[in-house]
Amino acid sequence: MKAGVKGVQDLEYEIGFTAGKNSSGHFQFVISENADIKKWEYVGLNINGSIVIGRIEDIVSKSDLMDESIDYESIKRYTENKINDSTNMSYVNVLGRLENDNLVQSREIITPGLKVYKLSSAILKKLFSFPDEESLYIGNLPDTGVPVSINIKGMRRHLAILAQTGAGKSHTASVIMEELLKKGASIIVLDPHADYVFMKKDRDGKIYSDNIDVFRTPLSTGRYSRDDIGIIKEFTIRFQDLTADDIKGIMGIKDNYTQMSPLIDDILKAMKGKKDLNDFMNTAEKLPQDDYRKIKGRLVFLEKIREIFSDYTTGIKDYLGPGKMSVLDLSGMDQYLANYFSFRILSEIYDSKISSEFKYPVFIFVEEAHNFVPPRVNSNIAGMIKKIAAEGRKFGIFLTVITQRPGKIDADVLSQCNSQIILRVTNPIDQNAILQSSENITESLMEDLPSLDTGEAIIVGEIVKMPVIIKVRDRETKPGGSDIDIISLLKEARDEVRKMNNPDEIKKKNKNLLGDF
Ligand SMILES: Nc1ncnc2c1ncn2[C@@H]1O[C@H](COP(=O)(O)OP(=O)(O)OP(=O)(O)O)[C@@H](O)[C@H]1O
Repeated sequence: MKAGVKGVQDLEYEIGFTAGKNSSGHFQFVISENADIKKWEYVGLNINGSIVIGRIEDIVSKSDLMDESIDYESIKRYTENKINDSTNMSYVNVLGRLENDNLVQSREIITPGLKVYKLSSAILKKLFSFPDEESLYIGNLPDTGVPVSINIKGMRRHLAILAQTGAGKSHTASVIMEELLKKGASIIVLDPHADYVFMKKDRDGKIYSDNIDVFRTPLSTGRYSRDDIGIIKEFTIRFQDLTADDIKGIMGIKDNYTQMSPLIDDILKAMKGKKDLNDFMNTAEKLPQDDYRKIKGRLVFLEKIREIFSDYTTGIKDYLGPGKMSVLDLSGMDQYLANYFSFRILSEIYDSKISSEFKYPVFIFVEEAHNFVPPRVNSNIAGMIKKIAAEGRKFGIFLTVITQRPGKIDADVLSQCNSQIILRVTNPIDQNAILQSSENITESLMEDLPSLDTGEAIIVGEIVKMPVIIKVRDRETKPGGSDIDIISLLKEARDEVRKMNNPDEIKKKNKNLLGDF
């Protein structure tokens, strides 16, 4: 059944009539009996030729005959005699008025008795797509399957991917990385849990892209072995290339450590010519006893991490290039060493962008961002992330922060992210932090957060024309970082115990121990 009204190509068929008290921002309508419509779907009104679009926030079914006060016998009788006076009311949030396939603010008066239409897939497709060059296809509307893209231009003002653990953050980030790669983006990923180390391969284990490199420092214990991941590049540093600040950063000596900091300067001053780690250690030993004692613990630490020093410093030319994605696998590293390496990379990138040495846009993904930039912490890496959040877009550095603890990340960084992709969140403290972080997020959107399935996401902000709930598409690349398969590992453990207790096995073991004695 077609609408038979102006804009017929946009409005599919009638599903009810507006009723009661409505404003230009919200309306309610009585759903017709046969309408096939669900929460989160999109509806339209034709008001004097203007198409006003809204999203169903809630559907309530009510009955006067069978209200809360009814007794069991009565409801049984009504039901058996098929007496049913129930009405389904739908509550809609107005998203805007349609103008040239875009939404503009709607100020139309919504009177009772207006016909409400289901929006056609054709108009939904237009509303959730962008010109090809700007468009990153990341998922589909859950019920209609209409493809949904985000706009790469919206990423200029940074993006936050927020959700509780296991809701699909890394999956979503990987999908965005895949799409960005197709567009020739330069991508850097700080990856503390090795969630992205398999992206070089596709889901069948074949090479997905030659433009993805995984870097690991000799100190990363790594969540996966080198054999699992394939080619890994070493991220190393030549001691001679380090500045005094670098050395202090690696040793965890902050500017305000006034006892220790000048001692490093003294050692470097006393070192003549040669500047390798051995030379540094030997010179340190020649400090007056009292001074030496002050930094001894840090020197022991430096000795322990000796492996990161080699005769080559991994630099920006190794990890930054047009259309290239570099994943820094930080798994198994101390947080402050992870901070140091991350800071090194981000500051090199920042410098090369402000000097216009590297002209292409750089997209930086920070996983577990709450560990790098917690509130009220002034570490080098926190400072650098804040700087990129505040000024990066002017120089073409675009940030995506990913966290399961939105309440534990610097609020300024979060509020600089003008777009959010939010997956399931049930913790009220985190929900509240999300609500505070952006004006794009309304209380009614927040209500949906706990009920989202894995991989379902709310997208708001500059990357979309209007807020949308999607099912994130399948990945093209091989996933990493999925949960341990507890059931099959327990089965394996039981098999092992059974084998150990098997009399034949015990006999065999004893025979091996005792020989033919
Ligand atoms: N859109 C999706 N479609 C299919 N599977 C998905 C989707 N999103 C997530 N998953 C699956 O759900 C599981 C958890 O996803 P993911 O690792 O991305 O969650 P996470 O929020 O990053 O978790 P963590 O905080 O533990 O890293 C994975 O097995 C992943 O493959």
